[in-house]
Amino acid sequence: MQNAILLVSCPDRKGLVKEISSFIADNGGNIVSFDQHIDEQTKTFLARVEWSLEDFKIPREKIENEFKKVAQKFSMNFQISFSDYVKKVAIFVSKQEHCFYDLMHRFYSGELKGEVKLVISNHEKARKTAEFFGVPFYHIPKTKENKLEAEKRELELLKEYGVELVVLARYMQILSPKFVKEYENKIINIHHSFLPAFPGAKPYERAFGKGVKIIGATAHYVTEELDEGPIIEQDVVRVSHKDSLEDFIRKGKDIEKVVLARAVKWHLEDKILVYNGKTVVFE
Ligand SMILES: Nc1nc2c(c(=O)[nH]1)N[C@@H](CN(C=O)c1ccc(C(=O)N[C@@H](CCC(=O)O)C(=O)O)cc1)CN2
Repeated sequence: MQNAILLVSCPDRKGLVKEISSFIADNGGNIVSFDQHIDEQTKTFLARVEWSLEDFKIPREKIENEFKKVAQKFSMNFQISFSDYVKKVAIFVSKQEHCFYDLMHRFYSGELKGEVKLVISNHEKARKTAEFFGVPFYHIPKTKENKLEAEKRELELLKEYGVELVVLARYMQILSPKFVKEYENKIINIHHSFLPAFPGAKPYERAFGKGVKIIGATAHYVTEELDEGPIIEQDVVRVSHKDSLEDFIRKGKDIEKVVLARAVKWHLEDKILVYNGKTVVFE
């Protein structure tokens, strides 16, 4: 299947669907899906449109420039991508391997349509798992003193491998503003709480201390502000006085894995639109 995918946001007005549909139909494309949403608060039009490239008259490499003529008329922000393109992915992990291992299996089984080009960790622990799946592993230790130097090496590797998506699978190091800027809305983190509750370190311990009745996990794009980035996916599980802290962590890990996998899948399939610090997921 060779489809083109358009993600678009702009000030809402009449006729936008017609303009987008006409651009596709007038050039011989057949629309296979057209999902839209209007944010009434900000009067923003948001859409994801997918169409078949069979019989489409405009060559792939010229579609973006051709659509610019429509976009400029309506102040559209847009992205064009292709359903048969396999994005290159890097996974960062620290000591907790459950999300990392789960993701590697989902990529290996073909459930996630991406290619894991490398694994980076500030600990050696995940090396065996990376090598089991035949993926290059780079141990880049981090301390307060060497953080910038270590990130320089990380960024070199990401460029060398042509990485387009970075997944922080319980990676416990805060990324610098420089790093985040280079991969804006292309770094997904799994935070082990139902944000905005319990941002930062040790959320399970803090939730346990508060006697909460639900715990959760949040997958979000990474921004400079810790755990404040646009939320992509969340889920929760009930807990009670009968649960120990170890039960919280055990139950939480299952939620983390599923939430992160959903977010990575939707990103790889170009189903996430970011605007005003939020997301719309055209699932
Ligand atoms: N710029 C950002 N970097 C990271 C984010 C983010 O949202 N913006 N999310 C974190 C993940 N995280 C919670 O999910 C988290 C990771 C690390 C820390 C932290 O305090 N780290 C210390 C070092 C801790 C250690 O050495 O064990 C630090 O980096 O100084 C808090 C929350 C990933 N990065």
